[in-house]
Amino acid sequence: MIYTYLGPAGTFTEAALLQVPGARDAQRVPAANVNAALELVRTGKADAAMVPIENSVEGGVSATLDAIATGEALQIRAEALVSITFVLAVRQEIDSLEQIRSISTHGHAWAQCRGWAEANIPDAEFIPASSTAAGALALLDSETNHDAAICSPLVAEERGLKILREGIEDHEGAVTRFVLVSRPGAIPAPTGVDKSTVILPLAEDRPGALMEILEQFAVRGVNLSRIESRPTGAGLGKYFFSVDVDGHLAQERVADALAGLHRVCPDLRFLGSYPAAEGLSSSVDAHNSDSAFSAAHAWVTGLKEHLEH
Ligand SMILES: O=C(O)C(=O)Cc1ccccc1
Repeated sequence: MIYTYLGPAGTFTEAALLQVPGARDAQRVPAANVNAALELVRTGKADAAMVPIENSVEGGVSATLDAIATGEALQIRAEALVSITFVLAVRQEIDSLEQIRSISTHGHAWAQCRGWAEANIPDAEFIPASSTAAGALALLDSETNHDAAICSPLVAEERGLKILREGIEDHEGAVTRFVLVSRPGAIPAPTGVDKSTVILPLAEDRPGALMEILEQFAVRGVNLSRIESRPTGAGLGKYFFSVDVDGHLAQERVADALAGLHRVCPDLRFLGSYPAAEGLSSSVDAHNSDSAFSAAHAWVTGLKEHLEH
């Protein structure tokens, strides 16, 4: 198995990948960005890619949401959660916040530390990096001219970087969610605590179109844990929805909701069912249980036996 991930080594994405059983001893290929990682999978150079998809402070990771919603089909096989805390790493010669003129990190890390930066280094210029680890490792390079980087405590420690401040995130307890993506293949069997992801392009721009989608879930008691609208790129007002539902394709209420969605949104894309990283509320009303769906289907089939031919 060859894994790829948003690199270089030391990113939060690598920490997520290391949670996958067997990944620690497998070949791990760092990619420069999310698209590059997914391209390695699409072209068969890697079997699976770990990429960030959502965080509890900033919301969806647009680059990932868009890249898996379009182009050659991909499948989500697993998810992983990583608790995020940030440190401020600096060049050796920097001893105080006042000396920092420029600071580099990944856009999502910057968004999660913006309040701290505005209060403590208001005049420092932000230089976007392809990942937190890339911004941090550049501090070791004499050609680089930023003074500081925001990164994980782990990469700073492992690479012997000078740490000026710890815990500089604006929201304590932030969590980022990552997904492991492969080429389409077998769908992991249900574990009892699963999620499914589906991409829903709105077929037409008309009143009630979103309601029609949502009611497919609501009437079958299927809970949504994330819903995001993203522009298709085809013009203002053209959107698709990226949705995570609690449940697995193998559950009747989820399969039935997907069938309903296919009628109102024929171009939908099913991105997979996979084990949830942490427990979901599993209470399901009796009328939405698998047995209620089976009994209902059996009843209609029985009625149809009396149809005149
Ligand atoms: O840059 C990284 O280390 C990443 O893995 C992306 C990221 C950045 C900020 C918060 C969570 C994930």
